Amino acid sequence: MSVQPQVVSLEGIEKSKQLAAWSAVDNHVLPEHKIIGIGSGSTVPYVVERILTQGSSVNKDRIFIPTGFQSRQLIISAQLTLGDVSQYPVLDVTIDGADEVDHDLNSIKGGGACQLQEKVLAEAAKTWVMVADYRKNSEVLGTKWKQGIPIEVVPFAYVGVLRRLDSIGSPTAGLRMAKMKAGPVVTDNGNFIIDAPFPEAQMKEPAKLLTELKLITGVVEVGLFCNMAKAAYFGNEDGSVTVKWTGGRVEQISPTQ
Ligand SMILES: O=C(CO)[C@H](O)[C@H](O)COP(=O)(O)O
Repeated sequence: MSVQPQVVSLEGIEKSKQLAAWSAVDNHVLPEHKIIGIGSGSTVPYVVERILTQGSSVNKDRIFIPTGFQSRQLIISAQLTLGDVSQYPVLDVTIDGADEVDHDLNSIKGGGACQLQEKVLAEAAKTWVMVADYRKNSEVLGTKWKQGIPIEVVPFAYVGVLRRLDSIGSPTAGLRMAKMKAGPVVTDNGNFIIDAPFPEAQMKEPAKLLTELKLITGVVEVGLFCNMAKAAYFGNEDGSVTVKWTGGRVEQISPTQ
């Protein structure tokens, strides 16, 4: 049995997320694509929604790889075929959300604490595309997403990592605490998350900062994604979509297109 897409009329931010997701699917998830990565967050359900409209005849031959528990559930509830990246290490395309994207398509990710599996699927994909609403479209990382770079750390090492972060420019870095549970957020991989804000000067060179952070013992993965994306799609309030392409080209897709 196939799941029929339930397309409802949306407004505001949700509409912007849907516009971005639908445009990205229309441009990058082609009938010949068989192994597809599905990212995490609140924008990604619209990616699956649009993929379902491509029909069961094309989707029945596809394998969908999740970036964590949430997207795994999304794939299962859409009755699409679930796969594993260790079984399918090369993906045709992965579409994922983002917390902020700069002018060079570098991004902050990990607002949902999924950045480790997200980065594995981004690297594994021949094409990696981000989808977001207009609030995530930025010039310099950290301008709009102010809570810091999400850093996944081994629990045993978190105090040492915080001390090191302090010494390299992030004295206010802190352990992310759970909302409905006493204690820290625990990732899908059993680790903790530290959110580490850095001054603008360091955020202007995200690849350099990423290298520095990855060298800290106890860090598993850093929510800075540099030089990975082919494009980023942003849904706008007026119904248009802004597409930033690798290399600097910016395209506007008008509401009527
Ligand atoms: O990186 C992520 C999770 O770790 C998400 O992709 C990111 O937080 C964007 O989420 P949303 O689409 O809800 O704004």
